[in-house]
Amino acid sequence: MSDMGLVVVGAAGRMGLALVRAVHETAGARVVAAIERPGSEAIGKNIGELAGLGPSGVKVSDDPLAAFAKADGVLDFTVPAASVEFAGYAAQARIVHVLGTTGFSADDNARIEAAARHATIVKSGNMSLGVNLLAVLVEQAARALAAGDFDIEILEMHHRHKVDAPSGTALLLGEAAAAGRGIPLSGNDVRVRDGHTGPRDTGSIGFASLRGGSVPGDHSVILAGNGETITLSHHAQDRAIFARGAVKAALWARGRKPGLYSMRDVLGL
Ligand SMILES: NC(=O)C1=CN([C@@H]2O[C@H](COP(=O)(O)OP(=O)(O)OC[C@H]3O[C@@H](n4cnc5c(N)ncnc54)[C@H](OP(=O)(O)O)[C@@H]3O)[C@@H](O)[C@H]2O)C=CC1
Ligand SMILES: O=C(O)C1=N[C@H](C(=O)O)C[C@H](O)C1
Repeated sequence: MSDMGLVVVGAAGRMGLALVRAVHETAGARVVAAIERPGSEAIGKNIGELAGLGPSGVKVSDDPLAAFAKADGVLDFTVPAASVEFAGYAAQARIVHVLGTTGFSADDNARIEAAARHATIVKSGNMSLGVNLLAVLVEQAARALAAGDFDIEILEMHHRHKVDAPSGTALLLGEAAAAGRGIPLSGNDVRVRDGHTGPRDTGSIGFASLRGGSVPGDHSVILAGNGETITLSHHAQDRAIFARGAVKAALWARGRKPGLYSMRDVLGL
């Protein structure tokens, strides 16, 4: 089979450049286009040089439709509005869309689900092996420890540039905890505490978000009981872990029927 031709959208961003480097180190995949938004100062620049790999044959463009028409898949870590649009383009082109962007609204998610009728979409708030394994462990722990005995709190810290909270990963871990408890996360989540909050609601799942410095992503799920606390944690040291996961997802999705898949599907967890 020929190499999988991938478009990197948001190519000059923090994850975009990590994705270009991850594709470069992966056999069976190559970057065929690099897209940034119209007006970006990256337009026209060589993506290999921007990524520190030396000159490649691909210059950054602002024309996603032309790029998708010649590609087998898209790697997308951008912003919600752009990702929803890209999901529609991927559906038109009937290609793979690996979607790592976070911070979607319910309406955005409905539009992505609609696009997945024609595109093969792998969507996850975290593409690393470690976090997806952590989610399995969190689900098991939440199932084993009764809501009346152990309270679940999720703490995340990210770099100062991050714009959404709680992080996509924190929400993914919250969904895993809720699944373990056999409840929906929606309606049982507590995202903010301020002032006279009253005592904690039994069975609720709390979130706390910290922002600062250059932290690529730290997550802890704390199960707090009477007299003992269990903490399950993941610390990302390098964005390369997310980028490698995304490229793995693209190769896994190639040739699969359209639908909305998760990293747990990709990793067989
Ligand atoms: N699922 C996962 O494993 C991970 C997910 N993420 C998520 O990925 C997203 C991006 O993170 P990060 O790389 O740090 O952010 P950056 O801001 O560094 O990168 C986003 C890039 O997308 C570009 N962009 C915005 N709109 C468009 C558009 N319409 N067309 C093309 N490009 C566009 C931005 O350009 P400009 O700056 O000019 O607006 C920027 O270059 C976030 O939602 C983050 O939470 C991050 C890491 C891992
Ligand atoms: O914005 C980031 O940087 C990250 N975003 C994802 C999230 O929202 O969980 C994944 C990772 O933690 C880095």
